[in-house]
Amino acid sequence: MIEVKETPIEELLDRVISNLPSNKKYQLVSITKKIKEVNTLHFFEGAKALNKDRIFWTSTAEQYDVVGIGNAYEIHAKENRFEITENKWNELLANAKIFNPYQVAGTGVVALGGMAFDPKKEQTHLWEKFSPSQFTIPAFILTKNNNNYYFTINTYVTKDDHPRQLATEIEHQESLLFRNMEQPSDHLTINEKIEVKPDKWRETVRQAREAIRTNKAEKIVLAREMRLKFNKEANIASILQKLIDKHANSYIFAFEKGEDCFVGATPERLVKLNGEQLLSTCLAGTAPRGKTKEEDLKISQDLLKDEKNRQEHEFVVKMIKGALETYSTEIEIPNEPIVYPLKNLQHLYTPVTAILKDGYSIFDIVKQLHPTPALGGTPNKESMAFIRDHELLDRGWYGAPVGWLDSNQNSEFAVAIRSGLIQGNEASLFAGGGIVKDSNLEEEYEETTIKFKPMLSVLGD
Ligand SMILES: C=C(O[C@H]1C=CC=C(C(=O)O)[C@@H]1O)C(=O)O
Ligand SMILES: [Mg+2]
Repeated sequence: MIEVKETPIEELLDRVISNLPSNKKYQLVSITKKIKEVNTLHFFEGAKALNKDRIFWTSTAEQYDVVGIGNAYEIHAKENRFEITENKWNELLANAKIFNPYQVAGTGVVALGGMAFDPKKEQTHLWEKFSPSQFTIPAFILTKNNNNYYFTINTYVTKDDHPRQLATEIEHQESLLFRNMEQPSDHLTINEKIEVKPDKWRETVRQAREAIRTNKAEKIVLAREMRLKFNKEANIASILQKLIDKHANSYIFAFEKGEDCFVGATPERLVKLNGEQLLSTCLAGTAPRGKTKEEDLKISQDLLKDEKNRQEHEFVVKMIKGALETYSTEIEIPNEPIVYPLKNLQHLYTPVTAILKDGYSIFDIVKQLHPTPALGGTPNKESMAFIRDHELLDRGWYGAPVGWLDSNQNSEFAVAIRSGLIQGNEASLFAGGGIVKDSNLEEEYEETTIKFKPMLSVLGD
């Protein structure tokens, strides 16, 4: 293996500060070093000592975790959120001094964030800490990639900064971050569990089905909310640990904003970019898991043949294919879905691969893909208008893209389902289902009940 020589942080800061052009007030500096193995969740928990917002991301199918602490920079946007975020991101990269001898995905200047499902829907008090689109470039990033560990420091410097002083300050924060690395034991129990207006939800499903039967739309996804109260304040690291232990093939994430934290374990990849290699996923159509192997197999075979679920799925495949055609080549999509088994349920699944065309970015793809008919419906305009006018809840970041991107064109976004907003000793969970012309009200209700389980089962249920 090639040995990489790391330059001391003080020397790098000195280099940047003394070369800062006179017309430049400040400069983003990003320094990455390799570190020994650490438990990323213990680090996440220990980072509480800094009293800064934390972000956690892992893909349980791979050896890949990113933990972000605090913020060196934040990109907020509302109108034209994709264009504005992309412009600010490019501007940031063009002006950053990046010292990263490793160039491994998820190290260096990395932005992690998410957005509201529908920025046109009025934001309620529930999601007040979460903006319509927010990407954070954390001050400190711990990256685990293929069993290698990296630590990145992102900081702004000015001409007046003293390299030694700044380095000492950073080293002090670093020592605080790595000091208290223990996993708390947590005995959370649910004291109160309220399904928010289940009968009104059924009625909205009936109205959506009616709209579909009278050709106003073909598919409309409707979600509902469950409100919980716990015996004490929930510990996010402990929730994440349980989600990781239970959910293979999922993205486990947490975005903390003060007292509130959006947490989830979603199986749904929106898009992964590895250079120009693009991966996406069509995931829609649902059945429960069986209690025995035989029952499970029977359910999955029935799911594959079930016309209603196949229709739900087909809308997603068609849309993703169409959306990718402008931006990529060599699109490959199997003709038939397979069954994707999860802990609590199984889905119809079709993988998509393609090559991103030159001149396009992750922002073009996410903008084009969100919302897929797995979360919005078909056609997009009509289904979104129906959801905006009839759905009883503020989805906030539920059902929307969450993920990360780095300065080397690596990035991954998932669709934030199987998720909840934790607020101290309370929480709101969200679950939805695709309504089509043959939907049955009770079956859709049952389907959403199972979709609450991944979160409920780690919160004390
Ligand atoms: C909207 C959700 O799931 C979507 C993803 C997979 C299967 C779905 C379904 O079969 O209805 C939904 O479209 C949710 O989990 O809240
Ligand atoms: Mg469904």
